[in-house]
Amino acid sequence: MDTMYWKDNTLFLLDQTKLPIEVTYVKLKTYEEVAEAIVSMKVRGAPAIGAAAAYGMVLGVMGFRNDQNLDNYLRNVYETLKNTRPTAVNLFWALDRMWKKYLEVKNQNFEEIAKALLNEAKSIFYEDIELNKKIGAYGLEVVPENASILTHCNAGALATAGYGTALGVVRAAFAAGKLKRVFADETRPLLQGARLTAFELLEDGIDVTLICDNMAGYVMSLGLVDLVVVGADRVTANGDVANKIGTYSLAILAKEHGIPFYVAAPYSTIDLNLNSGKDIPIEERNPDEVRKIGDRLIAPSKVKVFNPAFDVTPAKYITGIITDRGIVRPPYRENIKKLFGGN
Ligand SMILES: CSC[C@H]1O[C@H](OP(=O)(O)O)[C@H](O)[C@@H]1O
Repeated sequence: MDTMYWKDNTLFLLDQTKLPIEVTYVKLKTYEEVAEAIVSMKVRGAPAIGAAAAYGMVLGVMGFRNDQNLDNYLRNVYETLKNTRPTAVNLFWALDRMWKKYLEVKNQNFEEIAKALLNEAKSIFYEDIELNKKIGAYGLEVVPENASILTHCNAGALATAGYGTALGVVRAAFAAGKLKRVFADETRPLLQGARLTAFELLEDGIDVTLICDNMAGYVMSLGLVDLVVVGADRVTANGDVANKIGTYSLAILAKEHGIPFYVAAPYSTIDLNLNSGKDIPIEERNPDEVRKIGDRLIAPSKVKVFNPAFDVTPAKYITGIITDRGIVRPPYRENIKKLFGGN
């Protein structure tokens, strides 16, 4: 199923907060609705929120009224979408690409501007699928025969325009007959692993075993994991990686057990403007996401909560970064610059 699709000047978005119980699409016709969908995580995953925001810019243009200044109006649309979530750089990469396209065509007539932005949003969406397939192909190199792969959160088709990054490597390994099984961390508090990764892999007929996050170390100690592959929300110039909360702990555990730890990410997740992981803004979300599961309270309603949605894994714990341009290995600063310096 598609994470999203465009039809009749409407963005149809798979509502991921309803998965795996319900497969339903919401119809979005305004940029404000797209912004709300990103904040509430109806759509989530770095490349997916970038693509959704790109379509949000198109809906913004389509909502323009002649009594306004288009530049100012569209800048407000851009800022509204930009301010939805702070960590995944793909959001800003996609919005900047849409703004650049707007500057290129702004002197054309309104219909041509809208058409050019729609084409750019579609390019961002469909390019991401191709990037993920390249990631999968490169990732095959690090997957041993009969591999058991552990992953965290959801870096699959549901986090992207399709195919997935970490799950792109899983899909490529499955297609090549190299995959034995996947262990999927449930990924508290919003359970992207339990709700989304388990769902996605079962849909594809891939052997997936769900574990609680706190079981990963024990599973590794039993010798059941050959490698760990996770996604990313931002990779900085020195190879530090922001990803779903719990990734850092997983990287430490993998190091302790001598298990290769790979990050899978497209070029649109590489942020050369940030020197290291210390510079990455970490989103803190609603405390009730921790106090509750769904609508059910599982802690005292007045208990204090700290709810960072991401953490940063230092480059020294990362065996390699699997990208659409190849596998980046240490020394990261030098090798990331070599592959991505020209963007
Ligand atoms: C392919 S990037 C997926 C990335 O995004 C997830 O975060 P969220 O579900 O909060 O958007 C998680 O960090 C995944 O690894």
